[in-house]
Amino acid sequence: MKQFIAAAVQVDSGNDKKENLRKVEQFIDEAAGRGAKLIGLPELVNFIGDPAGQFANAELIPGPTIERLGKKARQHQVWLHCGSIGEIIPGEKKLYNTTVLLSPQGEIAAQYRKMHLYDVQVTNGPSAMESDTKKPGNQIVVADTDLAQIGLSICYDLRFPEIYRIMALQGAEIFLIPASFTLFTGKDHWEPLLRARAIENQSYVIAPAQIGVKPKFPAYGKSLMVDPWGNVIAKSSDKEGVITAEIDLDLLYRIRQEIPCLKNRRPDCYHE
Ligand SMILES: O=C(O)CCC(=O)C(=O)O
Repeated sequence: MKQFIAAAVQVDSGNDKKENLRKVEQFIDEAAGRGAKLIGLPELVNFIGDPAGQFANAELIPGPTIERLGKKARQHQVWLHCGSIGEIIPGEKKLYNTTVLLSPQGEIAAQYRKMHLYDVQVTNGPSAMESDTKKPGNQIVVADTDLAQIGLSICYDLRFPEIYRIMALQGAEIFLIPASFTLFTGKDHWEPLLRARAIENQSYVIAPAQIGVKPKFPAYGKSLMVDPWGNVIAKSSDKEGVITAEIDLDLLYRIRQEIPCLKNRRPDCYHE
């Protein structure tokens, strides 16, 4: 489809999984009611809490959260991108931070495990060691859907332009970037990074975000949708809710034709 409506859901997920899913389902209903054919949810959508809670609430994929969201995808006949959830693998000591794309039939169309884990120490800002509880994924994923080619990534991945360029070269037209981005870094980096990934790859960016105070840091929110020219086409307020905007693949291919930077690359000169 060349033009369609997409939506990003912004929520304040906490340590009550039932309540998190209840809210998210309500926002999926709202987004579908506004005509969205592709709906994105934020990172760690079904649970955010301490490490013991992360393990207790982690799930197999497919598992209860994905099955429940699959019913919503089917009910509304939409592509539903489930943000991310903690994925448990029997016998493994650490979890994956995994995102799942569900088809309008409610089936798993693609899944991606966060590749870059948030291990940072920022002066006067966040200190995080995601690798204490998580293992990194190692697979780049572009999902082929009847709406568009969709490249998957999660939060801190946003700082690594390499994977977005590779996804664009593999055909990605939209990047889905669910996040729980910290307020301290987000206020200066979130929007410029999202716009940069859109401009340099001439792709749409849909970035559904967590809002609210999390165990380790406040989340920045400001869920964003950016077009391939780098214009912000939808932006959340500081509250939970839904934003929508039109995705126009004709615009994308016009921009790629007029400024053919994906074709004008010089990989023969790029050596580290
Ligand atoms: O890159 C950042 O500054 C924030 C990333 C983050 O919060 C995360 O990956 O969980």
